[in-house]
Amino acid sequence: MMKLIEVKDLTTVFGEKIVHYGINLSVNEGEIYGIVGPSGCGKTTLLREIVMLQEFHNGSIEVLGKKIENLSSKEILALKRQWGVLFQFGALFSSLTVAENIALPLVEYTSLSKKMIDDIVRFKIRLVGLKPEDGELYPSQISGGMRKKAGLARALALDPKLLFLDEPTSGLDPVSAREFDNLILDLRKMLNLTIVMVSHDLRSIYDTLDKIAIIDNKKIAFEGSLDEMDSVENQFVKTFFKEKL
Ligand SMILES: Nc1ncnc2c1ncn2[C@@H]1O[C@H](COP(=O)(O)OP(=O)(O)OP(=O)(O)O)[C@@H](O)[C@H]1O
Repeated sequence: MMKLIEVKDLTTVFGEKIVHYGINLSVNEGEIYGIVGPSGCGKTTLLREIVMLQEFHNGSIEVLGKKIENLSSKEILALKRQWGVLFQFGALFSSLTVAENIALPLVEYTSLSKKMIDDIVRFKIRLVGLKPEDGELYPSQISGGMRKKAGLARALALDPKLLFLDEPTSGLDPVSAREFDNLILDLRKMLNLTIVMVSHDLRSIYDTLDKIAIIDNKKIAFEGSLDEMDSVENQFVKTFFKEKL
């Protein structure tokens, strides 16, 4: 199995506070890989470090065969084109329509013609289950579930190999949340994606993840399949997964 992400001995410090101390994990091609743990354990920070939005203090992170610590700006750009990110708060630009938001990475990272970009945007809108006319609406005019789909369409704009999702179902009603889970599963199959997701949505964790990493007390308390987790002696795991769904 090919490793697409490998984090080794990662340490993260903010001022006096040590957030991660010797984190190791690896994500294989085709997996939906979840990062789970108590509030404040550093899940979002880890995701931000992997996508080069946050510096770390020690250790190394390899993504798609490249060590991200020592890349030229040209290599950074080439690497960033190969992943898409959906942040927790959607992060759509409110002054742009849904279609314009989805077009942004294409405008920024490619020299495709406007006609070509419009075609790709239309395709991505359909891919995530939005209607063609939704593209004309502004983020304030659509529901939370639609905003997540629009954010997802933007993350998929450049046909990434890797998709990063930060709590994709948070803030969604249960029906929209399950719809989003199914969308993720369908897209993984259709597009051969590898997906890394931060989540604390138990249903979503059970329904979508192949592998899970639990961060607790600055370290990886567990990495493996959900079945293997049953034998783990960890207080967070015991309380969080108390409800077997
Ligand atoms: N830029 C920063 N400067 C200082 N401290 C930070 C910064 N970013 C994160 N932290 C701290 O690092 C810790 C981990 O934060 P992070 O948001 O990664 O946690 P999390 O596991 O994603 O939490 P939650 O589940 O509540 O979203 C927190 O204590 C947070 O206050």
